[in-house]
Amino acid sequence: MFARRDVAVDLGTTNTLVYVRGQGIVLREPSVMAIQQGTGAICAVGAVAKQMIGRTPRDIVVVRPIRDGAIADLQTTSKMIKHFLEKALKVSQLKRLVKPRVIISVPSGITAVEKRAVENAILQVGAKHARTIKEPMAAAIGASLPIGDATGSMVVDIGGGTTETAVISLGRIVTTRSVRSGGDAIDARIVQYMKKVHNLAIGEPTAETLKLSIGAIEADVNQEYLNVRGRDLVTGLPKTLSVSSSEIIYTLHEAIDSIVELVRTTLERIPPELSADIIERGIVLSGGGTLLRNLDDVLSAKTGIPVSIVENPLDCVAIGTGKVLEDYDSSSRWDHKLQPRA
Ligand SMILES: Nc1ncnc2c1ncn2[C@@H]1O[C@H](COP(=O)(O)OP(=O)(O)OP(=O)(O)O)[C@@H](O)[C@H]1O
Repeated sequence: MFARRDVAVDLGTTNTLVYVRGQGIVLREPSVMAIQQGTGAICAVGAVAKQMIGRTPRDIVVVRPIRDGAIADLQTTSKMIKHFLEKALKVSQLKRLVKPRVIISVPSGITAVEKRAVENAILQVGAKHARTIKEPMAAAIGASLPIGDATGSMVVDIGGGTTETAVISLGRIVTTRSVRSGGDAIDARIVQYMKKVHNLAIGEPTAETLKLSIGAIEADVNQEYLNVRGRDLVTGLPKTLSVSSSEIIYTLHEAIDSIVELVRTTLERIPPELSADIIERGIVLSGGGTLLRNLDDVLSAKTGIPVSIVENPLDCVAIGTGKVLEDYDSSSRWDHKLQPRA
């Protein structure tokens, strides 16, 4: 039996994942492209393009076509989607016989115009149908939460460009909130801190390395250090500096405050019975940003609600979108009524 060439896409600000029906996730790549200025020719896409950030000659620009959860550059986004879909179909060894049906996850705060732009981008690259699912709903399905039950489930998805919350009951999103800020904003804060306090210019990839290696929301017992290289803003020369985890923690306290505030405003907007369900069942975190050390404990302490992290935070939205894809024919209105597969 041959699997239909249907495809689910988690088009993230930082990472794009492609799930092929019957096969699972077949591609994970950074949402980055390197483009030749003037001609517009594509020099590199995905992981190779990400490695070029801050290292290109003048005639090549490295771009992230999706910024803060919104499509900043539709033309480049279409090219990137085309590249990833073709690569995914090659990896999954499916022949280009039938046009695929595509489900794509989008931020819940997306406007109708942006949603149409995403669907058009998918259709432009040769899809037969393009449909969208909201990211928090996909995350809830990916986490196997009982979204069809008459009980409240709460998801917080912290991605690269957006942080989104949703309370779901009876297969529908009861309320959702989002801010266009996530892991990338944390990297930008680290860049600013290094400039202000150490007079050291570092690039976003170095800031991300600091965050991934020694970043945390609250201090652990053991202080950690990492040597970083940058440009001394006083002498103009390259310089290596040892940075401590407490410095990174200092730069991040506002990030946790904004997540706590988002959770609070979400909970304020739901009926008391659902609040009671969430206090009992807890909040589920997904997205790469939730991997920041101690974030779950601090969020739990600040809200008084149990918090847990899904098994695969970086894959959860793609897994959920993929589950909907596997049920494609029976789930024509997944934004509203969805029964997750067991
Ligand atoms: N171990 C980690 N600790 C802290 N942050 C991490 C870790 N691993 C990944 N991240 C961060 O997670 C973010 C990417 O997460 P994810 O892939 O879920 O985002 P996305 O889906 O592309 O973004 P969005 O949902 O905003 O469109 C990046 O900012 C990355 O730096």
